[in-house]
Amino acid sequence: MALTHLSLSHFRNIASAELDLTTGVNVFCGSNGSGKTSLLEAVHMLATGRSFRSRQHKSVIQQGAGGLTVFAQLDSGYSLGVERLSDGSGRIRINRAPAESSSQLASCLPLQVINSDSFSALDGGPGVRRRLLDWTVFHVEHSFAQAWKNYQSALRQRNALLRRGKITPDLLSVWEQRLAESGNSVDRLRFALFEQLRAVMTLLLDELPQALRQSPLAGVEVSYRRGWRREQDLQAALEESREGDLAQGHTRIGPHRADLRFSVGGEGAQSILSRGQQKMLVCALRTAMAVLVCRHGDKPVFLVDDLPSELDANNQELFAHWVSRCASQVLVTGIEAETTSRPWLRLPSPWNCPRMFHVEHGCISVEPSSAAQ
Ligand SMILES: Nc1ncnc2c1ncn2[C@@H]1O[C@H](COP(=O)(O)OP(=O)(O)OP(=O)(O)O)[C@@H](O)[C@H]1O
Repeated sequence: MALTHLSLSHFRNIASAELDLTTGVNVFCGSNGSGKTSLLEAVHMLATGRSFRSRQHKSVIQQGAGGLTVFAQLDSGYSLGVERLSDGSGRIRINRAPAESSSQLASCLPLQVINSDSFSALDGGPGVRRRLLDWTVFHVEHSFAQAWKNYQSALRQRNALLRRGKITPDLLSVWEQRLAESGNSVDRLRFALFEQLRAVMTLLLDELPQALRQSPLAGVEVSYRRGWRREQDLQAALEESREGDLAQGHTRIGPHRADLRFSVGGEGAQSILSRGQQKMLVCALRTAMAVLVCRHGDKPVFLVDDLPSELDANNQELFAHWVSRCASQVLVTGIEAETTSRPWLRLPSPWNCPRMFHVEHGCISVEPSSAAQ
């Protein structure tokens, strides 16, 4: 799926923009503070209903404006629209009809983001990595969304009982049975996907340039922790943890505590790898996620904020090569047009003819030389 047309209004410093995008690479260049990241943030809002920089919609609305809108036409025939008003209200529309939830947006527009926050996949909490794994399972296994919903509902019920205190074991065990049933489904789907993810990451890391193949990056191990002891049945584990859960007032084990771990020789990868090596690991993870989604038919769109930062020319080219195999479209930002477009130029068509946009004080214009492509 690719965006063919994008309209923004009152999105941070972008008062208004109407952009025709190309399948393949769209490069947005401009000086610091010109509005490049804001443009990617707007596309992210279109795919998720929220910003990747702020939980507060208000801070994203242009100062002095009453609300923002983002609208896109996709090559799949879908149109998506998000409106956020400064009073906190908002609307999401798919094909101009109101959407029930933001997860409907995600189904229409699978999106991968690589930006400075992406490092949190290595140094952030388990929730960050869990969400990455779940994004992939959600797009690949359509039964996952319901299994996860059932699990969360049973979890809420058990937690409410735990907080109430005086409850009979019989009552708890009813919810534990439901929790275990849905939790086992969530875990099964996640684990099957994880195994595929690890296999694709291994293939990608085998393509690293010689210098990196001799680095700790080549020895990264990825493991999955399901959220309770491996050899134990989930229902038995819940029963066993009852006493402590009652004391704490919440369920301390289960798939809501799952994690992915990236390690080198038993140490966390973030404490061994250089910053550039970490970025390549994150790029391999994001690419592997996209490859799995792509195998099921939907090629994701990649948003890449400042690709050249932290990566040398070889690694930028390798990443561009990875992306060209699993993405429908890339929106990439950088300060300089030449360095930002260079990694794509040796790829086959359409990747080798990026559409170039110039961003200045919130105004986005297509460079005359690429307008006709
Ligand atoms: N709500 C808002 N209303 C108006 N302007 C805003 C708002 N929020 C942020 N800005 C401004 O919008 C500008 C665009 O920021 P953005 O992060 O998109 O720039 P950028 O081109 O990605 O810069 P850099 O190269 O430094 O990362 C900044 O000058 C910022 O101060």
